[in-house]
Amino acid sequence: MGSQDVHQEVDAVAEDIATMETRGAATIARAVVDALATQAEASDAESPAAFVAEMRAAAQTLHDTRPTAVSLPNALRFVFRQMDGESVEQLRASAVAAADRFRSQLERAQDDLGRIGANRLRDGDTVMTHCHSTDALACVEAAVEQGKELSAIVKETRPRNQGHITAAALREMDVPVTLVVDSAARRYLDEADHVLVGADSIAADGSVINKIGTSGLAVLARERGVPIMTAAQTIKLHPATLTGHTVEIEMRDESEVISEQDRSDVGELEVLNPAFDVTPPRYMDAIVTERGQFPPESIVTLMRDMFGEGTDDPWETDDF
Ligand SMILES: O=P(O)(O)OC[C@H]1O[C@H](OP(=O)(O)O)[C@H](O)[C@@H]1O
Repeated sequence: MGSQDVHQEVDAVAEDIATMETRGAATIARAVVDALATQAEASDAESPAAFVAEMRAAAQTLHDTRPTAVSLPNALRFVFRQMDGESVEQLRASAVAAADRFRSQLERAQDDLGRIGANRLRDGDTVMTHCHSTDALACVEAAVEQGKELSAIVKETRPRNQGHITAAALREMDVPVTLVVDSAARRYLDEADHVLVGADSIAADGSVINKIGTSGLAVLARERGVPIMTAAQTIKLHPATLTGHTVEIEMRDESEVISEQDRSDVGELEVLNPAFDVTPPRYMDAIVTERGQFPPESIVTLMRDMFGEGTDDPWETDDF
């Protein structure tokens, strides 16, 4: 165990998330649940209180990596809400079982969401994508499995070019891909039948928080009359927005935007690198979840149903 009895695997997972070695909201959720299970299994805590303190320290370490994707705290909350017992062994077993349940629910949710999203896609359609989202790709995959022939216009998605990951995933599905730079989006929107994006968080008013550039793309899509949908499992619903909190937008290092050499050639300047932006609900046609598709403005009803009116810290439990 490392500092505060946090398992070294937890520290390693946290580091991978912070550096985006592990990325994508659903993938991050799965990684933190795996890390919590490792923490629980390896714990040599001698009392239930010590066990819970260790689990909380691990959760805090994982939580403090990236601020925007709510799937991360929602995944931690899922495990803590189901952690229960009078002894260390019972607590351990319930935490590991909760992690297992989370993993299988996550997989099922993505499959269900994919089938629902696929219903919006017709044979012969072209989709324009932004960044890399496994939820969005699940819709394409399900449509392809239904026998629909699709093609894709993939935006490269500066600064990290995550469109390349999408392009590779689509080629795996035998979907023809055209890669374009972000600023070519409007030029090629007339050739697209749908814009398909993922989400890192969805706010109670139906705003979609996703990779920087999504909001501009959504405005352009509306202007060109191309429908745009967000594919987002319900773990992307941000409970704190029910009580008026806003979603923190992660600012990343300027080295992702400009190399040190180029920067010193240019001279003094400020570089800003927000990883995400907010697309207001009026620019989004549908949010597709595993529980059906929703007009963005109605997502609040699903959120109330799932979370009630408020939530506590992810590592709060009823018993401790
Ligand atoms: O959960 P899935 O659909 O895979 O990904 C959802 C979103 O996570 C990614 O964020 P980042 O690359 O981690 O910054 C992208 O913004 C993507 O749309």
